[in-house]
This record gives sequence, C-alpha cells and structure tokens, in this order.
Amino acid sequence: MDNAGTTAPVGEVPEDANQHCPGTEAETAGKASACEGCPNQQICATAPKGPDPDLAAIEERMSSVKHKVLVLSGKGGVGKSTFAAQLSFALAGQEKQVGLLDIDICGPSIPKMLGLEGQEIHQSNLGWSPVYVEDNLGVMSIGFMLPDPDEAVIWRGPRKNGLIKQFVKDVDWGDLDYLVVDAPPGTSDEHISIMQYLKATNVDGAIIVTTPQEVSLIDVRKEINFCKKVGIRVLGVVENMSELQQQIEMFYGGAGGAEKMCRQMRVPFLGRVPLDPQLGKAADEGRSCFEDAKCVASSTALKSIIKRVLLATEKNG
Ligand SMILES: Nc1ncnc2c1ncn2[C@@H]1O[C@H](COP(=O)(O)OP(=O)(O)OP(=O)(O)O)[C@@H](O)[C@H]1O
Ligand code: SF4
Repeated sequence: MDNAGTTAPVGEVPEDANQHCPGTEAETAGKASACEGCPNQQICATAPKGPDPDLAAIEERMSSVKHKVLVLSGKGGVGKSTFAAQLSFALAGQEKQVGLLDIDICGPSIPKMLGLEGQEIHQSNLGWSPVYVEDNLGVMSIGFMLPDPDEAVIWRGPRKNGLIKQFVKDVDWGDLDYLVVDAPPGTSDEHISIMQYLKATNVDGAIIVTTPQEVSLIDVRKEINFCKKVGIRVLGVVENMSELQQQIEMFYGGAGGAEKMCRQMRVPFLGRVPLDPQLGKAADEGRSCFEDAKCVASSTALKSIIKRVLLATEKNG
C-alpha cells in the first residue's frame, strides 16, 4: 500500500514536562497538572485520583479492534519481536486485518523485522496513519520517528507513557481483526501504561515468549504473576530457540523447561519454535518466514502455535 497518501510527517514526539518526579516526595506531588501522564499514578499515594479523561477516547478508538494480543517476555533477546512480527505476517496471510504496535520505546526492532526501515508516519485528519506492509498489515513504532535508527532513546516513564497513550488513542488503525502489541522485556513503565490503557477495552490476553534456560524461565514466572496481578489472561507460553535443527541441545537443561513451568503455573503451553538460522535471516531481512521454503522447520512450528492462539482468541468472540 502507498504510505504517502496522507499529509505531513509526524514530527518529533513532544517533550513531556513531567520528567522530574522520582516518586512521591516531589514538590509537585499530587497536583493534577504535574502528574498527568505519569505511569506511577496507579501506585503513587499522592497522585490525584479520578478518571483519566482520555480513557473514553481510547475506548472509542479501540472499539473498532476485535482482538488485542500482547507479546511479552521476561528477558531480552529471546525472540519476542520475531514472534510478534511472524504472528502478524501469519494473521495477515489469513486475510485478517492486522495492526502491529511496537511499544519497545528504547529498542524498537519491528520496523526492521517488517522490512519498513526508513519509513515515516504521516498524519491525516483521522489521526496518525500506520505504515503499511500490505493493505491489511499496518505497523506503528517509535522507530519511524527517529531520524537515525542508531540513536539511543533515553526517556523517563512519563514520556514513554505519553507516547504509548498516543499510540492507542491517536493512531488511525481503522477496523482491525487483530492488534498485536510487541512490548519490551520485563515489567516496566511501558507494561504498566499499556495495561492501564487497554485493560478497559477487552484485551484477549498475553503470549509470553521464552527460551528454555532456567534464567529466562525465572523471569517468565514473574511475567505471568504480573499478568495475573493486573488481570490480563495469559494465552500461553512459547518456547523459542528450543532446539537446534540437528537435535543438539544448546542450552543447559535442554528443551521442555517451559512446558514444565506452564504446568506448575497453570497456564497454557503453546509450543516450541526451533533455533532456525533461516528464521533469523528472514527476521533480519524483514520477511515472512511462511513464504520461504527454507524456513520449513520454524514456520511449521509457528503455524501450529498460531493456530492455538487463534483458537484461544476467537473463543472470546
Ligand atoms: N527461533 C529462532 N531461530 C533463530 N534465530 C532467532 C529465533 N528467534 C529469534 N531469533 C533471532 O534472535 C535475535 C533476537 O530476537 P528478537 O529481537 O526477536 O528478540 P527480543 O526478545 O524481541 O529481544 P528484545 O526485546 O531484547 O529486543 C534476532 O536476531 C532474531 O532474528
Ligand atoms: S503520580 Fe508521578 S508525578 Fe505525580 S507525584 Fe506520583 S510519582 Fe510524582
């Protein structure tokens, strides 16, 4: 799809005034104007309480999105963005209308993984227009706003929160079957923000990506507990890079750790994706692995996982 159909490029994200407050002892503590946009508001004792006036606009915007799925991981580098990108390609390949939202503000890799590096966001009278891979696959990421992809984004929580709010309130997604949200690793400001904004809008749930290593699984347990705490359903866990194609177990402990952990934590196990250099190559080149015969090992595994995701979400209506 031609992305140039709209008007002026969106400029730099405006500076958020509230970068100063480390916690409840700030001199501005509790003043509504100073606290606006701060992701700590839900947990801050001195934050002014009251409904966020933007929530109604977010609900309105999200009312045209049928299913919302978050892709999370405890640790970085486990393949979460790769999974989110391939999930989006797969859903779009099934004629679904798909939006992929990258809220990894400090490390946006989605533009590269979708082959959209160097693209810019445009604005129309309906809001920010996503960048389109295909007519039915639109993408939004801070990566489109950075003049240099190597530039480091060093933002405090309130400013990240402000941008995430804009992503769910101001992006003209249109009617979507699926909005896939790629979050940064861990449970940080971005997670609190997205949960806060999407919770009221019927999120289907979260998919958690991990590797079989125990250090990764420890963080997955935290991630599952975080989801339970904020009331987001865990659709299931994906064990990525689970084995070498030659059946060599790379990680101490080998494959299967995630499935055992899922039984203990009583969450669904969605399946394993093998370590497949062809999948890494497809991700680096911004391509769908489903259209590459060389990716047969990983794409077969991904297809059966995505089938389970579809079953779990479509049961929701
Ligand atoms: N199954 C796999 N086989 C081979 N390479 C993979 C596989 N999954 C992911 N990779 C590669 O591993 C690297 C890390 O993946 P990715 O960026 O998706 O991880 P991430 O969890 O999103 O990381 P972060 O959130 O820290 O940016 C990428 O180069 C990707 O191509
Ligand atoms: S809500 Fe945020 S800005 Fe307001 S007092 Fe608490 S920590 Fe500071």
